[in-house]
Amino acid sequence: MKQDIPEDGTLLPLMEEFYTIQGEGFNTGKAAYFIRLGGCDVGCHWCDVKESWDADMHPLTPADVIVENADQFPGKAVVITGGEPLIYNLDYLTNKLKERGILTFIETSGAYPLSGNWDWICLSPKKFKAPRPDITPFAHELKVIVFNKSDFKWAEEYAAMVSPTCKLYLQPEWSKSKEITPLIIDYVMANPKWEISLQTHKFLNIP
Ligand SMILES: C[S@@+](CC[C@H](N)C(=O)[O-])C[C@H]1O[C@@H](n2cnc3c(N)ncnc32)[C@H](O)[C@@H]1O
Ligand SMILES: Nc1nc2[nH]cc(C(=O)O)c2c(=O)[nH]1
Ligand code: SF4
Ligand SMILES: [Mg+2]
Repeated sequence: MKQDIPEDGTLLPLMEEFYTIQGEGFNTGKAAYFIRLGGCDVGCHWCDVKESWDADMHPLTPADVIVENADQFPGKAVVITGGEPLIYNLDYLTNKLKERGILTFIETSGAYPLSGNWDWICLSPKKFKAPRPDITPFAHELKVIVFNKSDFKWAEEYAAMVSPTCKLYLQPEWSKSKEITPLIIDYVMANPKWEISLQTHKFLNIP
């Protein structure tokens, strides 16, 4: 049966929550509490959390409980990810986190309307369901996953749409990284506005 999810963001389908180290992008190396919300229809064939896609598989959880859980840890930063977290209205959750002085970071494909109060927005655009153009000026970080050579062109299209201060990352798709990482290395050396991002948590064997 389909869960009735209230539109005010007070109940959210929570797949998992864990305290770890941000493995990717600009905030790599920083302790953070990860909140993984279920539900995504973007359909990346290489997605590394396909178990997140069906929102009905994940229990509706009060946002207040999630905030309380996040506040138990010394690293006062959360990464809200998924699934696609922007399917939900994240105003309530992020305002409650910020009331407690917790920094709010999001990992999003940008395919749904931007909601929430964010300290850091990582936009990772997908060809399978492109971002809404209105999110691009708000991205602090653009992180493009490179699965094949055509993704460099896709990355440049988005680099032209984000703000001039937005950090630019190319991240190898995990299953192809042996083949793709050398191409990213060459690309970054030739186009140094880009940096390479690796999924360091997978090398560290941490969540
Ligand atoms: C699982 S997604 C969830 C958040 C959101 N749906 C998104 O795609 O940005 C979290 C991050 O992992 C990246 N990612 C997912 N699968 C990957 C893979 N196989 N290799 C490298 N990065 C991957 C995504 O691009 C995104 O930046
Ligand atoms: N350590 C760690 N860092 C991450 N950065 C983005 C992740 C995600 O799945 O959104 C992720 C994740 O799953 N684990
Ligand atoms: S948008 Fe994110 S969660 Fe959804 S399929 Fe793609 S990588 Fe996975
Ligand atoms: Mg991940």
